Amino acid sequence: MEETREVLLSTMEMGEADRLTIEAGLQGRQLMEAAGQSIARIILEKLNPGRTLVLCGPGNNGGDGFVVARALKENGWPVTVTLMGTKDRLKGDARLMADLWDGEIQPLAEEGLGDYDIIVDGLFGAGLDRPLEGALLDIVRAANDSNARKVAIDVPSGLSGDSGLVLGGCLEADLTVTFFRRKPGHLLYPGKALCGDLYVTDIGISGRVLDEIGAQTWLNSPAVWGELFPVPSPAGHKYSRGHSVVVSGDLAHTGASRLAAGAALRIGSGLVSVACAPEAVPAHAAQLTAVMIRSYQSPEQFADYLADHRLNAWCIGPANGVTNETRNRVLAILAAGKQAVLDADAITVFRDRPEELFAAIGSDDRKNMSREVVLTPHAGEFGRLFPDLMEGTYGFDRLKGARTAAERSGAVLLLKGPDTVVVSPDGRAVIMDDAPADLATAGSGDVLSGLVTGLLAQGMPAFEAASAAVWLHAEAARVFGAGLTAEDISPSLPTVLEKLREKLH
Ligand SMILES: NC(=O)C1=CN([C@@H]2O[C@H](COP(=O)(O)OP(=O)(O)OC[C@H]3O[C@@H](n4cnc5c(N)ncnc54)[C@H](OP(=O)(O)O)[C@@H]3O)[C@@H](O)[C@H]2O)[C@@H](O)CC1
Ligand SMILES: [K+]
Repeated sequence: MEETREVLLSTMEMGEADRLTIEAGLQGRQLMEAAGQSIARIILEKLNPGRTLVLCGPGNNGGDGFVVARALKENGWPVTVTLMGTKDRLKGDARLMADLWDGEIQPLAEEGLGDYDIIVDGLFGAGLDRPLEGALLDIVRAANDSNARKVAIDVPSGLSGDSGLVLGGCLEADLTVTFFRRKPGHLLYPGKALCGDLYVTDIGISGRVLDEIGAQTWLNSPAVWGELFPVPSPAGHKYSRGHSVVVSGDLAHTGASRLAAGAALRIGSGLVSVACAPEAVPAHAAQLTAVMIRSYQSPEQFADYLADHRLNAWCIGPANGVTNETRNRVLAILAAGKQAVLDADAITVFRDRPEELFAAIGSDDRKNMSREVVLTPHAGEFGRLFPDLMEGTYGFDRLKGARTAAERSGAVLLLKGPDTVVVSPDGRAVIMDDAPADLATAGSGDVLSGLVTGLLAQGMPAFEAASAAVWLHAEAARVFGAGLTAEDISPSLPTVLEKLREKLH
């Protein structure tokens, strides 16, 4: 596949890219000049000329601001520069760029912020290390209240490029220009919404530095998992494409398992069964055709199913009930060494004893684990297993939280949301960008669990299976468009799969 994975760089990794580039011979000021010029180019291209205010902070983000100011002025724009602190306190390249600015430098102030058509935010970028407070916060709020078009350098000031969280307050940009590669905070909410339109520019850092940096976070796309995506082989048969089992809820709660089972079948699992109590059989029988029904009365009968090695991927949780029975079934599935997707009630049922679940997954003995487990919580369910990971100073850091949770539990963590994150216990992570908001609908999560299960059944490794499922789920919703219900997702998949196959070959 010619498409390469899009790496997302943490603030530290970006600093490393900067350092390696300078080590290789480019000067820091050349990088800063390129950064500032690239922003000015985008402003000239996207915005109408107008009265422009550049807010410069005390670090290199401010240095970029001075370059933007100079470049716009050279293009005949009326530019005012304000600086936090005094010029003599600026250091290194930022000082150099401030010296190259031949106009007046005014002190940073709230007054007059409403008088401009464009505000360029060069207050803080990667160096933000504490919340915006006091007069600074007032200035950012006044900028937000103004009618000016706001352009953020690297990240809107107040936003963490690592987490997408706001530290105290944040500029609400119409347009953000970042350098070399996107950062997780550009994709994670609320960061994504605060960036406005995002542009990534080339400032002379070579892609080769990425090998050395060894970043572990990518945009979720087929470039990450396409090579492992199962494509039916002409010599194959349904038995070689795995057998998924979805555990059903009781008679009044059977729909979720059918949604999951239908998705597992659609994504290519050779066989799919719904496992249910005898009372639920008629409800399923009335609606299922290609999906089989397996009824069980007792834990022993359930254990008999688990003993069948052909039933290789299990999904449990959707509408299963927060009961001891659910808990025991989860433990039985894990003890049987099955590939497993644990969703909804299968997660909640361990809220008072998460350690029991992690031990059953095999968190202590990962090297000897012959199978993989995927947990698919939304934020609320995540908080039931990992309450401590939700309590960051600035809110729930989804990427960091999911990384720690995957490491702690030994499972692949698929943390659902508008910016769904998938993390492997070994630290690899993908972030989904631009999933249609229509997916926030009843049953949509059940379909997602079914997709992961169907891919596991076909032998796809869990991190890649979960990532692929999230991507396909979003693309199917995009294909269907407005008015989406969970029932529409699987029927929309063939178009997406067809395009994916063309791409993969
Ligand atoms: N990496 C690259 O390849 C390239 C990077 N480039 C650019 O450099 C930027 C990073 O620059 P940077 O490291 O100098 O940090 P930056 O964001 O300017 O802020 C640091 C200053 O802010 C201060 N400060 C922090 N938080 C604060 C708060 N809440 N309230 C008040 N003050 C606060 C902090 O103060 P201190 O902690 O020292 O008291 C320090 O003085 C990056 O975003 C990009 O634009 C490009 O030029 C080219 C290539
Ligand atoms: K900024």
